[in-house]
Amino acid sequence: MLNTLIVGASGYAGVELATYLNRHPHMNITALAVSAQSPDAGKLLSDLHPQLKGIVDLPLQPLSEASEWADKVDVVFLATAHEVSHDLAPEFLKAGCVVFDLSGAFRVNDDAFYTQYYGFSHQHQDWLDKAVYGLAEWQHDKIKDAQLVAVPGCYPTAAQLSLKPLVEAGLLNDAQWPVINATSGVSGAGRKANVGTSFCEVSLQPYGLFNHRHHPEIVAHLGTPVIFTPHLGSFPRGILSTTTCRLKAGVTQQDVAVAFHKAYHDKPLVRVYEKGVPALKAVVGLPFCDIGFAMQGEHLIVVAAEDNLLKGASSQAVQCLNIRFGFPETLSLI
Ligand SMILES: NC(=O)C1=CN([C@@H]2O[C@H](COP(=O)(O)OP(=O)(O)OC[C@H]3O[C@@H](n4cnc5c(N)ncnc54)[C@H](OP(=O)(O)O)[C@@H]3O)[C@@H](O)[C@H]2O)C=CC1
Ligand SMILES: CC(=O)N[C@@H](CCC(=O)OP(=O)(O)O)C(=O)O
Repeated sequence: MLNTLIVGASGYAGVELATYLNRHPHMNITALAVSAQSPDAGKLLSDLHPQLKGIVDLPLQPLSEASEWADKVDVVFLATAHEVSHDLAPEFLKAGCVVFDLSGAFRVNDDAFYTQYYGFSHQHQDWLDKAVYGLAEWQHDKIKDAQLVAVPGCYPTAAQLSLKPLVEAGLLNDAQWPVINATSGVSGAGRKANVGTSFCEVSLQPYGLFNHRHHPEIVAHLGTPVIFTPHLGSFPRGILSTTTCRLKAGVTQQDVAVAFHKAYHDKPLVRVYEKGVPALKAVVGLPFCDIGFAMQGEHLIVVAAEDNLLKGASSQAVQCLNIRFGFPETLSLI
């Protein structure tokens, strides 16, 4: 058994981690942690998330120092904000733990990226150098040897799963940048209440036009420029990503189908539709990313649907755990 600590366990991503890890045959949840000053310290996870009553009734423990737990666990999941993960990850890594970080703190190896998009100057270049990006279907061999896995953001997961097969197959006409429009449910903003995500204020709208931090994350790992516009939708969970791109002259529907088949035929958590495109109802609450596409002449539309908290966060983290430790990739997930 691997002893594991979930930091940020009371949050939306954290509770999903606890749910999946609780039923993982090789994982023992040693503790659930929240901040030292958390108003929820001492409560049971199931007090905050009653769907877990009788399933995960562990207490939420205040975390002052990583050293409180670092020598008691083998694996740490950080379901915490970027600046928190930035500070905590190196402490657990120093103690030899394997760390899966769900924040953006170690996803892109470029200090200017953090200064510009995250508001802090990265202090751990050594770990930025060693971090492995956890896009599970595309990073399998690197994840197997990682001590620090930087789990991708929810939008970048859907965007890259949509476009990487086409980039790898050389099918895109780079005279037209792919345009990604994605809409996320409100849980993408986290459990902390704020006016912008309160019930009466939420309305379908774009945000982060030309300046969202996921844009450079997508470009850095996709290796090609894109235009990315996120949207906030009036629903709790899910991301629907619609990407429009231009194909090279002569590319056929079969070429596109072959590219997606080659990429995902042996990847059980990405489901490529032979016809039609996905809707959120097919994936919310499930660890899949569903992909469909339509073509007209040299123009292609790729639609991807995922649960932002699952394939966009916690189930992808567990997928990376399974790969890292040689377990079946879907263990505890389906
Ligand atoms: N929501 C989503 O769709 C996705 C989120 N992510 C990323 O995953 C991470 C978690 O997101 P999400 O679950 O939405 O966030 P939430 O705000 O819902 O949860 C954050 C958690 O971190 C805890 N926390 C806050 N400060 C500290 C601290 N100093 N030490 C330890 N724990 C702390 C909070 O508890 P408390 O404040 O009581 O201490 C809470 O448990 C973030 O980095 C987010 O960007 C990634 C992909 C998708
Ligand atoms: C609706 C909403 O607010 N979504 C979040 C993305 C959540 C996510 O993917 O988190 P990280 O990349 O931070 O890990 C946002 O746009 O910032």
